[in-house]
Amino acid sequence: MAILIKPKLFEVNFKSLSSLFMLIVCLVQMSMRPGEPPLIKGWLPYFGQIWNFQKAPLAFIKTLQKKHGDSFTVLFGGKYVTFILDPFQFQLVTKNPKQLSFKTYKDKLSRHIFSIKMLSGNQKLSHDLQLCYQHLQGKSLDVLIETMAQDITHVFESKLLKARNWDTVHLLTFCTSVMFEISFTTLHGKLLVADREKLFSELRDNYIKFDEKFIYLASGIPIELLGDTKSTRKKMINNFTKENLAKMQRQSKFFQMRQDILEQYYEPDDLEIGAHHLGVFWASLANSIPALFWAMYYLLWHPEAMAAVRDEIDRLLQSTGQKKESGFFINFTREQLDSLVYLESVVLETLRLCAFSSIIRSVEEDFALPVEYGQCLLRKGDLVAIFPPALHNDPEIFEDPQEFRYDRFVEDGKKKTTFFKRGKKLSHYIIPFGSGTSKCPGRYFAVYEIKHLLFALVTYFDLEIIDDKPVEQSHSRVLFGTHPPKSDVLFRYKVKS
Ligand code: HEM
Repeated sequence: MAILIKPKLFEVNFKSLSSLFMLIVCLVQMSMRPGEPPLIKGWLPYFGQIWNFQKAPLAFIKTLQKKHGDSFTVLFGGKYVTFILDPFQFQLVTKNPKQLSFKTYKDKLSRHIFSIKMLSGNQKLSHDLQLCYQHLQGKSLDVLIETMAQDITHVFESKLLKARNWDTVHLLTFCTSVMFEISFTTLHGKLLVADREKLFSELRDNYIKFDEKFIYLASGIPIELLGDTKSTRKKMINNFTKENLAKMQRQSKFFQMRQDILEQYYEPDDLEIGAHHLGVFWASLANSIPALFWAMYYLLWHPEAMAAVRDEIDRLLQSTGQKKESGFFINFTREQLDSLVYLESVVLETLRLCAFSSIIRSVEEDFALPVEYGQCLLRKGDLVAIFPPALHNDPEIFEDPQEFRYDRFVEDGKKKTTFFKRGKKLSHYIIPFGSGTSKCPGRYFAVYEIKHLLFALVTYFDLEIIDDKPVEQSHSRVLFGTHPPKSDVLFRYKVKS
């Protein structure tokens, strides 16, 4: 699958380039048939509108929406993608899995990005692995959250609480380091080796290198063209060999169950087991790290938001008879954390502004999507996409959508859950975690982790931003995740006296 491609990655000589160009022109001259949504190809064969989209994704989609309405098809790097932007039609995309398949799309990505081959054509393995997601919910989630609280305590006590004087660091680097250690340890287990710190920092560096190339892999570019990405991926997969897993203690039930299932399908020393673990390892960090960054960034930029969050935390601590001075470990239940409505609103508002993952399905057969004005004909082999940022930035739903408003999801002191479009209540007004079969199984874990970390950071530390220039979002993740910042930003922290 090829969606996002940057020109500098191609090194082709002129002769072959012109023949390739002619071939592509012939291949991609698709035109609209009656009943199909408007088709926007642009003047550039094959690549179509990809660079216009990448330059300013939201503005690009909004312009097309204004001109063509809520459904239209765009050519992106050899693929025709039909956007469905009316939130009342989202269910049509997610509730027809036979015709609009997530599995076909996901299996292709898994093969290309993580080198997982067995998923294609193996319904049973996919089904069995899905069963493991039960351990990211309900009672198992309680256990995970408890483990996470211990891991947060460990990281704070052993590292961060040593900052009695101002410590100046880069915010993204800081969030990456904290989130990496906590997520890895909670989900995959504690590393039982003498050189734990060294191993951690190697794994983190490899993750960062791999993550930087993720979008190219997701775009279908062969890994061989991406420098040393293949060897980085191999090193990471090797972290999950049976021998290395034996060095990890207290693995989560979620991880253990996946390992047990994978061992039923593969020989114990098959490296593809590690490739599966790499997939989840990447998924557990790739969105959470930028989400924590932006939540912290917005709190630091908006003193009124910081004050509101600190105030409700103080009130919770007082009502439960806990004092900040009485050691790091502050006890709160899941319900108490949930009762912090401003904290939750900050997290939702952050995701509303920064989450750019799309909900994508592959069209398995020619299919007529019954939309409000009649039918929207979809062609076999194309892709269909819901683009959450269009919903999240709709001024009819969210007033001044480009602004960060820390209390946007609070009403009368409670969580606000009613948002309207065309006078009708929306069942889905914020969808950073996808929808239907592709909905993120780690969403509860992710939100608790971010909230817990923000709670600990704002409670124990004085925090100040140093760079006073606003940071923009990088579009390097468009369609595939939460946008990271274009550049890192300096901030300083010290333990409250
Ligand atoms: C703010 C944090 C997060 C966001 C915004 C997020 C968002 C998403 C989205 C949009 C998808 C669907 C992708 C698609 O349609 O192709 C997804 C899938 C997934 N996420 Fe998350 N995620 C987050 C954190 C996590 C965490 C912490 C975990 C692990 C515990 C996790 C595990 C997964 C897995 C395993 C999948 C693939 C599910 C499948 O298709 O089988 N995510 N996530």
